[in-house]
Amino acid sequence: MSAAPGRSQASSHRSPEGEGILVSTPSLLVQNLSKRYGDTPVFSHVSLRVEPGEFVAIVGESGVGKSSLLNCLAGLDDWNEGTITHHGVDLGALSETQRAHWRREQLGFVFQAFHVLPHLDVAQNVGLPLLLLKRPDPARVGQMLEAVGLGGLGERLPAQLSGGQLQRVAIARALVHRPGLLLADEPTGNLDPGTAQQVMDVLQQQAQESGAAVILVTHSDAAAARAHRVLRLTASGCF
Ligand SMILES: Nc1ncnc2c1ncn2[C@@H]1O[C@H](COP(=O)(O)OP(=O)(O)OP(=O)(O)O)[C@@H](O)[C@H]1O
Repeated sequence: MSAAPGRSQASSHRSPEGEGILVSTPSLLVQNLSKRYGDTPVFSHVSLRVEPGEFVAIVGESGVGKSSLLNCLAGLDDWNEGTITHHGVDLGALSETQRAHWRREQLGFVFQAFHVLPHLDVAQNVGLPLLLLKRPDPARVGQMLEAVGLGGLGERLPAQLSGGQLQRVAIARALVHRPGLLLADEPTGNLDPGTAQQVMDVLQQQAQESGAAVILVTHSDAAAARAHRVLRLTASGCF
């Protein structure tokens, strides 16, 4: 069992071999990852290195396993072979409790279907990750609401918001605790093209400001075009 996951580590460190040489620590390192559902292979031999602050888009045909891969990267689902390392923490070596702790500290996740809690108001939704970490911070929540263009709407219930506004709530919630890694699964899939563009502007800008590495799964060429790199997932890997 590896050490319990901690707070975000520095993105680079001194090489033990060569004084003065800076060696980058990837935000995420995926090596030779394979997943099956029962006997049915989903993806095989996926390797991927994402640097801190990097924005990577993953595209691929429907059913090729993009959401399954993202769920593995989040430690929400198990894989059959290979390793996933986040800032040196081997996700496969963590217990369920340790993974849950790692997710709370280090991960933001934005889903296509928003997944905001209907009975909590907007500010409570955004503040939830901080509450779960026992670090409530109304000022930070207010700052995130302003940053995503929802200043003044903190007391509204989700039912009183548009789809684009709901996704901005989800983005604020995903980044409020300054995670090292933001995973986004088709975040604009339910939005019209204009709203999708605004939501991607907010996602990209806020992730950049917080220094989070972003992995975006999308069918949208416009969304993928914003990424530093676009990787295509196929049954035999990520290219
Ligand atoms: N829990 C599960 N049990 C069994 N098979 C599953 C499960 N979840 C997904 N699958 C199957 O695994 C394959 C990959 O699904 P996944 O949702 O990861 O693909 P995707 O590339 O994200 O698809 P899309 O682009 O349509 O969202 C599909 O054939 C799907 O039916």
